[in-house]
This record gives sequence, C-alpha cells and structure tokens, in this order.
Amino acid sequence: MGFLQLLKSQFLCHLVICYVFLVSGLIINLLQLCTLPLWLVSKQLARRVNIRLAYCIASQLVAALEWWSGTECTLYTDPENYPLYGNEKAIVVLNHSFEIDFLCGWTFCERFGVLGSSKVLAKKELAYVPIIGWMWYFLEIVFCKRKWEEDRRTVAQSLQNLHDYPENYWFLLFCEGTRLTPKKHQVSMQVAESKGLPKLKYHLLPRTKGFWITVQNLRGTVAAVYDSTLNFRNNQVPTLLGILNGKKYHADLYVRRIPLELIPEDEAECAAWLHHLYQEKDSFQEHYAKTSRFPGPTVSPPRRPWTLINWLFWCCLLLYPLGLLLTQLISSGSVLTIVVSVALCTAASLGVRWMIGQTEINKGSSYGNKEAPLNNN
Ligand SMILES: CC/C=C\C/C=C\C/C=C\C/C=C\C/C=C\C/C=C\CCC(=O)SCCNC(=O)CCNC(=O)[C@H](O)C(C)(C)COP(=O)(O)OP(=O)(O)OC[C@H]1O[C@@H](n2cnc3c(N)ncnc32)[C@H](O)[C@@H]1OP(=O)(O)O
Ligand SMILES: CCCCCCCCCCCCCCCCCC(=O)OC[C@@H](O)COP(=O)(O)O
Repeated sequence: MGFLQLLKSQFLCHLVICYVFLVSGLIINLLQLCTLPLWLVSKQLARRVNIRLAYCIASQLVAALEWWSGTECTLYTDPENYPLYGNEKAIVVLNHSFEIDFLCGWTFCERFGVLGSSKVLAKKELAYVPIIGWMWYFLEIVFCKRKWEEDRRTVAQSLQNLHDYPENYWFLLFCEGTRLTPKKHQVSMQVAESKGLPKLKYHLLPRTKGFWITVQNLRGTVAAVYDSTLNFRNNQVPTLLGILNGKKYHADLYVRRIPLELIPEDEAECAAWLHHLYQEKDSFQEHYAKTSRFPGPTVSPPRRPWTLINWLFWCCLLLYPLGLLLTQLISSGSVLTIVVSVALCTAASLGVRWMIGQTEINKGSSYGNKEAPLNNN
C-alpha cells in the first residue's frame, strides 16, 4: 500500500472530510433558507441561486468520487447523441443495484454541466436527511411515499411545477423503486410471473406508474428519455465507505437516447413499453456479464476541476477556524470543555455515519419484500 493510499484510509482524514461536508452543508442550507424571500420577488432568480448553492454541496461528494478515490467513469453511447447531453431536459431511467449509483449519476451530471439542477423521484424519507434532503426542498425535488393513492396527486403537482424551470436538468427515475436484494428479486419475479411477464435476471420488475406519470407531466418540456444501465468492472461492489477510504472503482454506463415522442401516452401501453425496456436492459447486463463491456462505442467524458476547486475552497475556509479552536481548547486545559468537545465530535461522527447508512443496501427499507395485496377496486 502506497503512502497516499495509507493516508486515505486514516480515520483522522475521514473526520476532517466529514467535518468540512457537515459544516459547509449546514452553512449552505442556511443560505438556501435565506433565499426564501427571493422566491416572492423573482422565482426564476431564486431557482438559479439555489442551483448554484446545491452544486456546492453535491459536488463535494462528486469530488470525493472523482479526486479522492480516483474512480473512473466510462460512457457507452451513440456519438451522434453526445452533443445533446447536458443541452436539453431529459428523464433518466437507471438500474438500482449499487449503493453509489446515485453518486455515479451525479458524476455524469457534473461532467455534462447539470449537477446543480438535476432532479430525482425520491422516497419521502430522504427529505429528512440533513444537508442533502434539506437541499432538495429548494431544488424542487419530487418526493413520493410509494403509496400510489397519495402519490398520484402530489407527484403530478410537483412535476407540473417544473414546467417553467429555467435551466436544463436530468430527472432521475429508479423505476425498480428500491435497491435490488435477493429477497426483493424473488418477490418481484413472483409478481412478474403472476402478470405473465418474462423474468428478469439483473433487475427488479419496474414499477410503471411513476414512469407514466413523469412522462405525461413532463411532456412538452423534456426532450428525451436516457435509458441508462450501470455496472462496475471486475464485479466490484462499490460503497460510500469505500470511496471515503480512497478505494478506486471503474463505472461503466450504457446510455441510449429515446425521443419522448416515441413513448406511448396511454397508461397500459406505456407500462408495456417500460417492461420491454427492462427486458432490453437485462440483456445489456447479460452482455456485460459475458464480455465485461456494454455494446457500442465508448467515451470517457473528462472530470472537470470545479468539484475539486469547490472542495478546496470549503477546506481552506473551514479548517483554519477549526485549527484555532483546537489550539484554544488544548491550551485552555479545561477538562469540561475538552469532554464537551469530544462528545460533540462523537455526535457529529455518528450523525455522518447515519447519513452514510442511508446509502447502504443492508440498511434499506422493506419495500418490495412482500407482494402487494391484491386491489379489490
Ligand atoms: C449521459 C448520462 C446519462 C445519465 C446519467 C445518469 C444519472 C444521472 C441523473 C440524475 C441524477 C439526479 C439525482 C441523483 C441523486 C440522488 C438520488 C438518490 C436517491 C433517490 C432514489 C429513491 O428514493 S428510489 C425510491 C423512490 N422512487 C420510486 O419508487 C420510483 C419508482 N416507483 C414508482 O414509480 C411507483 O409506481 C410509485 C412510487 C409512483 C408508487 O408506488 P406504489 O408502491 O404505491 O405503487 P406501484 O404501482 O408501484 O405498486 C402497485 C403495482 O406494483 C405491482 N407490484 C406489487 N409488488 C411488486 C413488486 N415487488 N415488484 C414489482 N411490482 C410489484 C402491483 O402488482 C401493482 O401493479 P399494477 O399493474 O397495478 O401497476
Ligand atoms: C465529501 C464526502 C463526504 C462524505 C461523508 C458524508 C456522506 C453523507 C452522504 C449522505 C448521502 C445521502 C444521500 C441519499 C441518497 C440515497 C440514495 C438511495 O439509494 O436511496 C435509496 C432509495 O433509492 C431506495 O431505498 P430502499 O427502498 O432500497 O431502502
């Protein structure tokens, strides 16, 4: 193990990184709160300001992936579509099997200049995660309870609000609705069988309602669906803790651009279209398992310096006062102050550990573990 690698695995380094993320995140959340009056004066300006503030948070995690862990990302796509990426609004459909799939998604957003504005159909529980969840309120992220009776109205309303959004965004949909586990896969294949649908080997059966409502409500503003299939080289199982430890991964993303006009408007036809899409995605994963690559030409969009610059800026701004505080603390010699400070640091570390836990599959929800009861209506 080289010196740099050893350094990256040190707990003290992790503490410093987490301190910068936590304090800068809370400062940015506060700044976002200060933009509230601006929404009344100029909604579009408030949105643009919040896009930039959100970039300051999200890009720290992207910097950890790109610069700290040195993870590489290869894109498999039709070169003809490449110039359109980042220059139009799009819905992204992505498989949900990896703990850092959202972060790889963010990395591609960063490289195509849409990181600050990008959106997702997220489970409501994530809205309460400090920093990221709070940041999402100001980005007009669409939350769902995964209870269709409630979601059909609230999700449609939130999507309608995006019609006059001033900047290009990618709207991410994990149609599987939850992360893949062997148990969830087994249950979902029972559902597939009961519906007479072909079995999927690498995906859960997609939930079609969220996709249909998104396509219908964003029609006219969004140009295309980017069907995206993610995998990692050498059967790597990437985690956020691995990233923090400086472990390098190699992500491969296969993207097909499908113009929105090609997606059926009728709900049943749209559902059938999505099921067919997932059968195709399954065949791409099979291809990857056999050949260690996706079909088609590759391109590696370069990482940009902005994530690193933003990260270094916050480090410089926040590490100096921390240094002063620590010096004062030690020189004060007060046992009580030292004990209180250690307790605060422990609480903050546990808080960050809890946040990281939100990304861990083995701490995931039980959604999809049981087949939904048959609806009598
Ligand atoms: C060039 C580069 C391109 C791309 C780069 C890639 C990506 C970058 C893009 C953007 C990045 C932006 C942000 C990323 C940052 C962070 C993201 C982080 C995380 C958020 C992720 C989540 O929170 S995922 C969870 C929430 N989302 C979803 O659930 C979406 C999918 N779900 C739905 O659509 C659902 O339909 C619903 C939520 C709208 C409603 O759910 P509900 O459960 O109430 O209803 P359902 O319709 O799903 O259920 C009833 C029907 O389902 C059948 N059923 C029952 N059991 C199962 C089962 N186990 N599996 C499958 N189906 C089942 C049941 O029979 C019913 O069937 P019907 O025929 O009646 O529909
Ligand atoms: C700069 C680096 C600092 C690193 C330290 C701080 C890290 C804190 C990171 C917190 C990130 C929280 C973002 C939440 C994104 C979670 C994405 C996700 O995958 O959600 C799961 C849902 O889709 C489905 O849930 P399940 O039904 O599977 O359950």
